[in-house]
Amino acid sequence: MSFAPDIIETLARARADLRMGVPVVIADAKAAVLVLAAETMDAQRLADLRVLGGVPVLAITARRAETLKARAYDGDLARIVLPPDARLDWVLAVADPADDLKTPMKGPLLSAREGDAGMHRLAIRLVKTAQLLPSAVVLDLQDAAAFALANSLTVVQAALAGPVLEQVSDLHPVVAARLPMEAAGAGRLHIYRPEDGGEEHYAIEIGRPSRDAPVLARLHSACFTGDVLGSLKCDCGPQLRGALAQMGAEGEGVLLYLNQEGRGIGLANKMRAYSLQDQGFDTVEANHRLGFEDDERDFRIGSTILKSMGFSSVRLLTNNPRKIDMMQANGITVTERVPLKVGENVHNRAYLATKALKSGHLF
Ligand SMILES: Nc1nc2c(ncn2[C@@H]2O[C@H](COP(=O)(O)OP(=O)(O)OP(=O)(O)O)[C@@H](O)[C@H]2O)c(=O)[nH]1
Ligand SMILES: [Zn+2]
Repeated sequence: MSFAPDIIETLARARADLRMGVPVVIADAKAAVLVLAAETMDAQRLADLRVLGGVPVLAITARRAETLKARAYDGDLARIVLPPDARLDWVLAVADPADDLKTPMKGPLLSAREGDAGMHRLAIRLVKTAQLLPSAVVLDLQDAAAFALANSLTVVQAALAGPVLEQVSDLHPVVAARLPMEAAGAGRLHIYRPEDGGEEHYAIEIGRPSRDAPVLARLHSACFTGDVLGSLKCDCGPQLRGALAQMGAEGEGVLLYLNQEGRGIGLANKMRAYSLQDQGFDTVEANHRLGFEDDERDFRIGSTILKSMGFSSVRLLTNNPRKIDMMQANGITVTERVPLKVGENVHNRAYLATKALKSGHLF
């Protein structure tokens, strides 16, 4: 019997710690590192880190390194050595592209080449899943177990964490209740809760679709600005309402509302991307400058929910071929793509054109 958290629970704790600016330890049998999210680190913790000695590095993604013209010897990431006199603003300026244009020269940035970057990769993965900027300050630790105990720090075992961070979390149905909506009187809202402590996702079932025939389905990723505020910068609001209206008109369908705001980077990072778009970058370039891929969403969540509801084939309302590929690869047959072209306006025309050009959207 053990009341100790397992690896999934430990990772959830570690994410919460990093969001609060508390360091965590990543360890394996031979080595260990202390990790702080660059975004939430404060000057005191940086000063404390210096007292520990050693050479801290700032782990950034290859995407961010490319913008900064820093060498990424580790392939998908770079370990930038913190200069001895670097202050907190230096760390934030490397991590956050907000002032790249105002103060373009951060360098010269020296990238570490020796040693293994496995724990740095895990650190970036963790801060990404905590929806922070993908950048972490990492320092090699001696006597990590004693250090973690003395400072009450969460310790993540690298060998266990790696595979868990690649998987899609199990999702459990929590509750479902009747929900009449403007688009359809016969609505039902199902709540799904992931086992990894992440965001809940929702399924809106309209009518009583047969589980034996392809169901009209939409995977809708959360867009607070578009869905709730009626933002004109994207097409999400009209797509959400358009999809529900079509399901209402056909009398049945299922809309998954996946809490993957900002193509999986979170609302704060999406607003950072918007601010870069105001500096002239397009939606894809903005993600890259922040250190993210074009699209960080995991649509396996969608296929998992559909399967747990008993569906195996869909007529998918989408313009995004990646969604179709990901459904097919994860056991959901897409019998038809149903286009969903609504809501174009003068403010989102360039955004939609970029999606067609760079993300392969079919308009
Ligand atoms: N990072 C980022 N996310 C954005 C931006 N504009 C909109 N989004 C997000 O993009 C997602 C759009 O979701 P969807 O409409 O499901 O996806 P899609 O890839 O456009 O595919 P379809 O609508 O099915 O054709 C939402 O999570 C929005 O919050 C942006 O400029 N940057
Ligand atoms: Zn949107």
